[in-house]
Order: sequence, then structure tokens, then C-alpha cells
Amino acid sequence: MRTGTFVVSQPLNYRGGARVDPVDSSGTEKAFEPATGRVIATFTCSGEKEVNLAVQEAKAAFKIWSQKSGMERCRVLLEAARIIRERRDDIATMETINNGKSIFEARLDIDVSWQCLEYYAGLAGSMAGEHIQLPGGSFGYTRREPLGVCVGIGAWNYPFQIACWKSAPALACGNAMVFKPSPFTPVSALLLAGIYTEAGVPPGLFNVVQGGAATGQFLCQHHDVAKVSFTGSVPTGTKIIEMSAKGIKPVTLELGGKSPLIIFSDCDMENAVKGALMANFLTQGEVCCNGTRVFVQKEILDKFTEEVVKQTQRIKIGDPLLEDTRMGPLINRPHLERVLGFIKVAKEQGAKVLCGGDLYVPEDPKLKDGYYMRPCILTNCRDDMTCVKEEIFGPVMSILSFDTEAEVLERANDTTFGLAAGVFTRDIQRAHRVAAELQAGTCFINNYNVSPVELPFGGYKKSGFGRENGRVTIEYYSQLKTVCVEMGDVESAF
Ligand SMILES: NC(=O)c1ccc[n+]([C@@H]2O[C@H](COP(=O)([O-])OP(=O)(O)OC[C@H]3O[C@@H](n4cnc5c(N)ncnc54)[C@H](O)[C@@H]3O)[C@@H](O)[C@H]2O)c1
Ligand SMILES: NCCCC=O
Repeated sequence: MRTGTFVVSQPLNYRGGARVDPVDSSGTEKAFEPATGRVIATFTCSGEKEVNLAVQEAKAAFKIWSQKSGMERCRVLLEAARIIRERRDDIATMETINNGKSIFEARLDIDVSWQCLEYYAGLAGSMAGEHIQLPGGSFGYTRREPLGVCVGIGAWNYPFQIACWKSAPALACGNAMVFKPSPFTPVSALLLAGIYTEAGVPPGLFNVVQGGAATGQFLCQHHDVAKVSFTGSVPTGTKIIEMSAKGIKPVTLELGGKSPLIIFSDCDMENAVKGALMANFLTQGEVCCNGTRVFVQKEILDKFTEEVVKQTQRIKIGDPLLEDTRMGPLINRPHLERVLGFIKVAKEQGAKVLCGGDLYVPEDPKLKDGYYMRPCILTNCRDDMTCVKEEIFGPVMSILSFDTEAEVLERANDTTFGLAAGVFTRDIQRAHRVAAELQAGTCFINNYNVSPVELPFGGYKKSGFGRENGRVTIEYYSQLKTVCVEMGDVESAF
């Protein structure tokens, strides 16, 4: 497949094991190919009736799936993981076309996705309760039971991976799911739905409804929905939690961030520079956990800055389906303009642009309407500047300098967000001391933005709560039942 050729020809909803057109509407949306600015799909957003049908299908499938043993669920999830691995290139291509990230990166996202299914397949068979001895031969035991129909609502930056991070633990625990992708990236969740069906899940176990805020609200407010797992911005997360409070439904919130990356003067410079690029420029900088506040100890500020600028200028921007491209277009025109707007404000507030921060027009004429910009490095930054305080969600790194460990910790933690943080140092005691002090759900030591599925991921403070990945996520998709067994006679108080 080449850039500029793909159009969606099939329905984009998935219900009861097949692609369907929605029975009602809450508006229409267009999906774009960010590389060219072409419309690749115009689709109907699901209305209340369609959402209800999807939830009812999920409810019916839940009855079958929740009765399966963990090992039976394990086998189906392993088969789905195998199919994803087999179709890695096709899925990655679709992701690149709809999201704009480079094919090189999209393939890595797909790897993390099948690994997630494999991981939870492995846990499905070992989910168990406890047996607790009580006086007189009586006893109790606990059962880890699924919740029912879970809703997943996704953001547009990791469309396929987010669908896997939510559905794999949900299905492993015996739940059913209705998933709503971002209206900007409706395509790849359908591939996952088809794969689950091929792998042998009951029809209706994993459904996809398309749409924006209205469709999302119908899902969150549905009385047969037991849980909502949301990935997106803080303002939308706030609305989700309000709706879940009304229904007393558990929620997982994976929200935004403005994470610090601290580079001490005793770091391995080469790795620290690589780490700073990893922390800022994957997926065009549209990554929730990016370490966009790069604090560099004064002694190495000049050397670090020079090297990081040199490496950033070498990033190959362009057609995201080409093998050597490392930065594609941003998700859409309004977002590109928003990111450029942040750079304009940064300059007005006194920041200095060391490289990039402007539009990029690739030579290939078919890419002229794509949403490209050059990755940007800002220096002369202060903690009170907008570019240092707010999530930009684009390829913009702010460099700040610091003197002491105590000072940088205070500044790093001076944010309402708490998704991630990073530290580069060769001093092992300092590395762990700093990681312990950082107010963030994930702390990277001497690396950044790696995503092993074995490790829990989620936020402190306004970056959300609950976790995805890791063993702990089983607790977010299941509930504990206690069974108390009397072996003697009832000792009545009456
Ligand atoms: N912590 C994480 O794991 C993580 C991962 C990716 C993205 N993000 C965050 O997501 C944001 C970017 O994604 P976005 O622009 O898609 O976020 P967004 O909040 O605009 O949208 C996220 C999803 O919520 C839906 N939605 C919007 N309004 C809704 C409502 N009222 N009720 C129900 N659903 C609604 C959208 O259609 C979309 O599917 C950034 O802030 C980023 O940091 C976080
Ligand atoms: N590698 C996945 C990061 C998710 C945040 O956007």
C-alpha cells in the first residue's frame, strides 16, 4: 500500500461478530490521512439505539465467555495474538495511514499490542481466589469474577495499541467490551475486532462503535455498562468521571501529562541525548507520557544542548510509509496549528527556538497538503512559561537548567500532572532516590518511553488513576466475591 491510495470501503462499526452500519446517528465525521490531508472515510457516528444494540450484543456474549475457564480464554487470546503477529505489517500500515506515525514506529506499536494479548492470556489461566480457614471447620473462599460489559474509549495517538491495552485484560478476566475509538482514527480497531472473531471469541464479545462525544456519553451513561476505561485529555476525563459517579461505575482514567526528564551532569551523555529524543519525538511528540520538560544540570547544559539539537535536525521527516522516515505528519490541521501556536507564545514569552518549530513541506507533491512540522527545541525557558506548564502534544522539547538535586525535584514536581518522569545519572543511589521522590506513575531510569507490557502504566495527580498493563490491571477488570461457608449449626443471636 502506498501513501495517497487507501479509502475505507466497508462499514466501520462492528457488532455481533460482523461489520455493520449503525442503525441510528448522532452526526457524521470524516477521517483523514494526515500524510496527504485526504479524506479516507466519512462515517456515521452511532446514536443511542446503535450503542444500545452493541451493549446488548456484548451482554449476550458475556454470558457465554464468563463461563469459560481461564485456560479456555487463554487459548483464544493466544490465537488472537498470533494473528496480530502474522498481520503485523498490514495493521501497522493501516495505523500509519490513519495516524501519520512512521511505519517503523507503527510496527513497534503492533508488537507491544500482541505482547499485551499474550501477557493477559498467560494471566487468564492463573486467576484464582483464596481459601481461608475459619473456626470449627468452617471456611471462606474468594472468587475473582468479571464485571460484565466494559466500555473502552480511546485517544487517537496509539489507536490499535490502546484498543489492545483495554480489551486484553478485560477479555482475560471474562468481560465483554464495547470500544469507541477516537473519531480521528476509526480504522484499526476494526482489524482487532475481526481478529478476535477469527480467534474464536463469541460473536458480540468485542464490538466497535464509532463517534465522538455524543456516542461516548451514550456508552458511559448506559445502565448495562459495568465499567469505563478511558484514554484521553483531562477535560474529557473530568466528564467521564462525573458520568461514572452518577452510575457508581468504576473507571480507569489514562490522561495527559507534562512530564519532567532530569539529566544530571554525571550521565552517560550519548544515552541521555538519545533518551531526550525518545522522550519527545515518538509519534510526532503526540505521546501522553512524553518528558517535555528537560531539566539539564548546568555543567553540561551547553554540550547536551548542542548534541540534542544536532540529533534532532537529523530526524528524517516525510512520507510515513517510507522505511527511513522517522517523523510523519501530526494528526490534523487544527492540531498542527495549535502546536505551532504554542511555539509562537513561547517565543513571545522569551523562549529561544534552537531548531524547527515551523511548517515542513515535503518535496513529494502528493504530501503538500499533509500536516508536517519540524521538531522543535526551545531554550531560555522558565518554569512559568506556557510551553513548560501545558501539555502541547507535539514535537516540542523545552530545555531548562538546574543546579542541585533538591531544586530540580521541587521544580519537576511542581505540576498538576503526574504521568511519567525520567532521570539520567550514573549514580545508582541518586537514581533510586530521585525516582522515589518524583510524583509520577512511571519513572524511567537511564531510558525513556519504553513500554514493556509487564509493567503497570498510569498516572498520579491529574494524569488519572487506575493502571493499564501489568498484573495489577486484573484488579481493575474484575471484582472479588467472598463466599462464607458454615460447617456447623447457626448460632443465632435471637
Ligand atoms: N495516559 C495515557 O495513557 C494516554 C494515552 C494517550 C493519550 N492520552 C491523552 O489524550 C489526549 C489526546 O487525545 P484526544 O485528543 O483523543 O483526547 P480527547 O479527550 O479529546 O478524546 C478522547 C476520547 O474521548 C472521546 N470523548 C470526547 N468527549 C467525550 C465525552 N463527553 N464523553 C465520552 N467520550 C468523549 C473522544 O471521542 C475520544 O474517543 C492527550 O491529553 C493525551 O495526553 C493519554
Ligand atoms: N507507548 C504508549 C504510550 C501511551 C501514551 O500516549
